[in-house]
Amino acid sequence: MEGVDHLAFERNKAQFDVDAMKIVWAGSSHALEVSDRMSRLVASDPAFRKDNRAMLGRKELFKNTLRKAAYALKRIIELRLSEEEASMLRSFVDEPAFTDLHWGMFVPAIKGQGTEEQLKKWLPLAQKMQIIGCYAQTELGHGSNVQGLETTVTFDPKTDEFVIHSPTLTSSKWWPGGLGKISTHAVVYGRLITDGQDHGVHGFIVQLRSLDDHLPLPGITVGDIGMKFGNGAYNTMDNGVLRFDHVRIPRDQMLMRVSRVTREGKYVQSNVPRQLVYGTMVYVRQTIVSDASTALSRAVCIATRYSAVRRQFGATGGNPESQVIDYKTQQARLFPLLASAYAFRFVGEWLKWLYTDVMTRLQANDFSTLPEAHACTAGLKSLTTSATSDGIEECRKLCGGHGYLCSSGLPELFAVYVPTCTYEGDNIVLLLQVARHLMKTISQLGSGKKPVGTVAYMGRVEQLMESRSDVQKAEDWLNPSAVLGAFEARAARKSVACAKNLSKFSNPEEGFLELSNDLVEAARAHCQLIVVSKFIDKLQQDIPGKGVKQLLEVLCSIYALFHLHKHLGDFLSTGCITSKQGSLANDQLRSLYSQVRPNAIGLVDAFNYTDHYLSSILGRYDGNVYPKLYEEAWKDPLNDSVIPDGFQEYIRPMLKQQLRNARL
Ligand SMILES: CCCCC/C=C\C/C=C\C/C=C\C/C=C\C/C=C\C=C\C(=O)SCCNC(=O)CCNC(=O)[C@H](O)C(C)(C)COP(=O)(O)OP(=O)(O)OC[C@H]1O[C@@H](n2cnc3c(N)ncnc32)[C@H](O)[C@@H]1OP(=O)(O)O
Ligand SMILES: Cc1cc2nc3c(=O)[nH]c(=O)nc-3n(C[C@H](O)[C@H](O)[C@H](O)COP(=O)(O)OP(=O)(O)OC[C@H]3O[C@@H](n4cnc5c(N)ncnc54)[C@H](O)[C@@H]3O)c2cc1C
Repeated sequence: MEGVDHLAFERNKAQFDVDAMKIVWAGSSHALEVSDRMSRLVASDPAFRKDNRAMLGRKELFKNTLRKAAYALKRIIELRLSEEEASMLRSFVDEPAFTDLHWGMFVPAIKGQGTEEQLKKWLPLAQKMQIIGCYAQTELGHGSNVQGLETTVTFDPKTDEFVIHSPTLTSSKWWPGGLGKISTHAVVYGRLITDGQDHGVHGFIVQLRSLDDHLPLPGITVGDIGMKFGNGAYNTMDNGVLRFDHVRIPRDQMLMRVSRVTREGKYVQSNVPRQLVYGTMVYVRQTIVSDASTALSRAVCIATRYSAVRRQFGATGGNPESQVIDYKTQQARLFPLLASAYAFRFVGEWLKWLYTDVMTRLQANDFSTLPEAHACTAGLKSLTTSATSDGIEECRKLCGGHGYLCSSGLPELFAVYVPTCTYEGDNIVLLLQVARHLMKTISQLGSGKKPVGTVAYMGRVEQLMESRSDVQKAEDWLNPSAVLGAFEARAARKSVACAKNLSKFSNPEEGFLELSNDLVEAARAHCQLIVVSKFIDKLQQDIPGKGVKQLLEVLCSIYALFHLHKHLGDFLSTGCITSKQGSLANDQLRSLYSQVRPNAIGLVDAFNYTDHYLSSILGRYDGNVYPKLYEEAWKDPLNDSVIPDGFQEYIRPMLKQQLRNARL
């Protein structure tokens, strides 16, 4: 029935102030107001339609993305939107595009690695989109191993230029988004060579295409790398290949904040650490953590609403069948994902704060917190994107057969999302970076260096090696200190065990390779501790609204106890808790799921997503699923004609032949 809210009876069950929760989710009343206005602006404009993406061929799909990107910029200018509003509008357009890389990596790379002069020259051009840029780091032969990049950038003192060259096939730039067909410029990473000496990888601004006719400049070969996973999905992006044949650029196009080359060809390092060349990745990894909560909450919103609509089995005495959301197994799969979406939101908020703090310190030449920022962004990017990718797929299964339809919105969300486990650093490679940070922290404990930030708990390592959980009954697990104690002890013990095993190797690098699986597990335990502790910290804030804080406490306990249950082997084998305490945690989880149940629809309504943004029939706000699914099926191009193309050509003769054979 059109206009009827089929989920109204569920909405009436909510025991908390959903509008107040919307503010908590958005971050502030101001952020909620802006995101609400921008999402409605996009949803109400037919130019931003996206329900036909899975049906379009690559060329049409791509052209459509270009149209939307140009139209979005036109609207941003016409409506005089602020930077914040413009960025929200682009995110609600919800289609991977070259603009993501322009705004998300090209501009930040210049901002982070350019000198004042370079900022003055390049930023206005980029900000007004008079040039379009991408981030060209990865090559066919090397992505994770950045130091292994092969592109050479050789200084020619005669002409005061750099000569960029791709000496091998494997040195071809491969993957950069926006590069394939659209970017006019790129920040290119290559090995800097002056006077025959290799100074390692540095960034350079390189013009790729003419601003007049968009043709590649001399010496440049550039194109798209081809179709990627899923229909529609990330194929709106022109990930590209790029080769240089002795291309010349002026010396002042080397990004020179970290180091520079003088007119005489002398290589000079500034007082800024070399690692700042990797700074753009730190920035993007931080944004990816917030985006994880957005992607996971979308999937959870769809699965929760549909689980309340869908009924199977259990009809008794003329009553309807049971809503699948009432099955305990459905709750035990769905509610931890709901809790994770909120957990990632808050850890994302904190990470943004950490990043801003590091940037402020860098301005004042304080580089002390850079390793912490690198470890946190790398680890949390890895943890949240892996959990979100798995979570989206779990939500598809939670929706049964209909979840597999493109109109559920889940297949496209999954296909667009899964590469986050790979781009901006493969998730295992990033956890190994965290492990290095942990091992370094432990090795410095003896020297009296006090660990700070997220590794501060290592300062209490002796106590954590001995501690025993004092949980005696299920409700004791609601106590944040009981949860923190167990997570800290587990993380510390796993790291210490790795450090002890590492010390048995005469060659530490060999030991690191041999023990890498254990190191990855230790890093994961550390990152889960960060998520749990930042959720607990969030609950120390003043959170207004009837029942809001109480429900967040429930979600925080679910996040922690679900992971304690999932990794029970860890907690038991490290001796942090007993098996009795483990089973009490499980008892408490069941009770927490029951507390979420009446509030489930309210908790996903608090994400404040429009139907346009969700792009899912199963996740419709009004729950009117079946008529709309039925209606949608008839829109498929296969149903344009009763008899499909190909039937007369292939199947009719085959049928006839088979009939003739049968008669013989
Ligand atoms: C239809 C539905 C739509 C739905 C949409 C939904 C969701 C969309 C979701 C998200 C979108 C969000 C954003 C999108 C934007 C962009 C994404 C698209 C494009 C992606 C782009 C890319 O992938 S760019 C390429 C990224 N590449 C990598 O990440 C490479 C990974 N490798 C590395 O980072 C490094 O090489 C390394 C760290 C693994 C190893 O480096 P190496 O130099 O060999 O290191 P060492 O181990 O020797 O370390 C040296 C010291 O440096 C320290 N260090 C390393 N990295 C950093 C760093 N980044 N910052 C600071 N310090 C660093 C390291 O710790 C060592 O220090 P010590 O010597 O002190 O120990
Ligand atoms: C959709 C998409 C968009 C992208 N956009 C861009 C872009 O805009 N710009 C850009 O420059 N790049 C981009 N990339 C490239 C991306 O950053 C790299 O693919 C990524 O960093 C992974 O590197 P790789 O491909 O070399 O993987 P590999 O390192 O080859 O990984 C292969 C396997 O080896 C394992 N492995 C590798 N090293 C180790 C190790 N030391 N220890 C243990 N295991 C290891 C990995 O875990 C993985 O299982 C994009 C990639 C994708 C998929």
